[in-house]
Amino acid sequence: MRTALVIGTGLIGTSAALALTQRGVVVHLVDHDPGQARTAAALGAGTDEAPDGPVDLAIVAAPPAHVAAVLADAMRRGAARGYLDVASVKGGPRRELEALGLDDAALSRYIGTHPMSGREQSGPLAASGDLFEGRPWVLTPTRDTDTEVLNLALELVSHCRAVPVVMDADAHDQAVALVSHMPHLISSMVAARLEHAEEAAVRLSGQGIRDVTRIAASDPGMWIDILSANPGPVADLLADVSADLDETVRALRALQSSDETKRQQGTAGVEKMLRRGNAGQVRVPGKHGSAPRLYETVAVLIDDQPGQLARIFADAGRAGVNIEDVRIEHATGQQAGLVQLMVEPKAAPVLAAALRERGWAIRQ
Ligand SMILES: NC(=O)c1ccc[n+]([C@@H]2O[C@H](COP(=O)([O-])OP(=O)(O)OC[C@H]3O[C@@H](n4cnc5c(N)ncnc54)[C@H](O)[C@@H]3O)[C@@H](O)[C@H]2O)c1
Ligand SMILES: O=C(O)C(=O)C[C@]1(C(=O)O)C=C[C@@H](O)C=C1
Repeated sequence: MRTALVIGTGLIGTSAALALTQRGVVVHLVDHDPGQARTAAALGAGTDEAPDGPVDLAIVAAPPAHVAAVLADAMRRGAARGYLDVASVKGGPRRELEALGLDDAALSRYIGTHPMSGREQSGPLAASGDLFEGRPWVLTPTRDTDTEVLNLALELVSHCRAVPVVMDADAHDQAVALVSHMPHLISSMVAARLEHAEEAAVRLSGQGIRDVTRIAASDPGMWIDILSANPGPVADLLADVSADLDETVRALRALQSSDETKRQQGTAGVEKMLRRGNAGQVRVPGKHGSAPRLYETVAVLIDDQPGQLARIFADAGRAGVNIEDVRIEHATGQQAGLVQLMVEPKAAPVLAAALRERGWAIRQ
């Protein structure tokens, strides 16, 4: 691929454009708000000048409700050799495109795709060229998709260092209802409990609530589009969650009882829920979409000063330990933080001992 046209230069469009530009592809940027395309160009994602002929690949990264119309317009203009979109739902855009009356030859030049990576922030300023690295990128070719178009899509995924996953569009929508759309609503519901909560309570927020509510900060307009295109599967899953909620409320009420037998039933009910949660959580893939791995955490207390993290990483490196993942927790109102280093289980005691020897305070 030598040239690309990104239509919709927000978070996802600009991130893809940055990755392509970094790999030497000439990228043209266009947005219905020209200021967004100018910003993306200023960030080094390409040029906001129009191409002087058809490009190799047009990438539509507009909100889901606009995808089909934007694609149809680009196809009718003959803007590219191949066309794809990156919307979070796949069945709807394809059906809308078909309903817009494009012929089979035009439809064979299109492939629906979805990178399984994003952020709770929108717009080009939130973009980054490595957003998709190691993440699944779903491709939904049909029997009629032109091989050249599939190859262009695979080239894009490879330039973005993502992992291609081929799926049927409707199977994709069922899957993302489970791993993205339902969790998004649950996150919003947990965060909504904080809206009118006492400030004294909210101030105590630790890492747990931050992890559970991060995505609740996302743009509601975008998510209304996404959920409107996948309401059935998401409603079915929420109904299942609602049954679990009812059961857990009953178990907790039993725990309030003065009757010992009821309390034991309550404990069993709560424990069952927590253990089911453990069993589901270990199935979440680790980084680079690999099979899930269990890491052990070594927690280190640090002063909130520049250079502390770099020192820890250097000390871990000297001890010959590879850090697989890292999380940082800052304690409210204190000049201290807790760094959680995730490592292979057998490396955890080695790392803890090496860091202790170098004067770090290790916490359990
Ligand atoms: N945000 C995520 O985490 C995420 C992840 C994967 C895929 N997606 C999908 O990527 C697409 C873009 O999402 P985003 O997060 O980058 O949103 P965004 O709000 O950051 O960017 C969308 C851009 O599209 C532009 N736009 C709107 N209508 C347009 C039109 N008719 N023509 C041209 N441009 C138009 C907007 O001005 C904006 O700049 C959506 O389809 C979304 O479902 C989002
Ligand atoms: O990590 C986030 O902030 C996201 O919202 C990313 C996320 C997801 O649910 O995983 C959200 C929607 C997209 O369609 C794909 C990715």
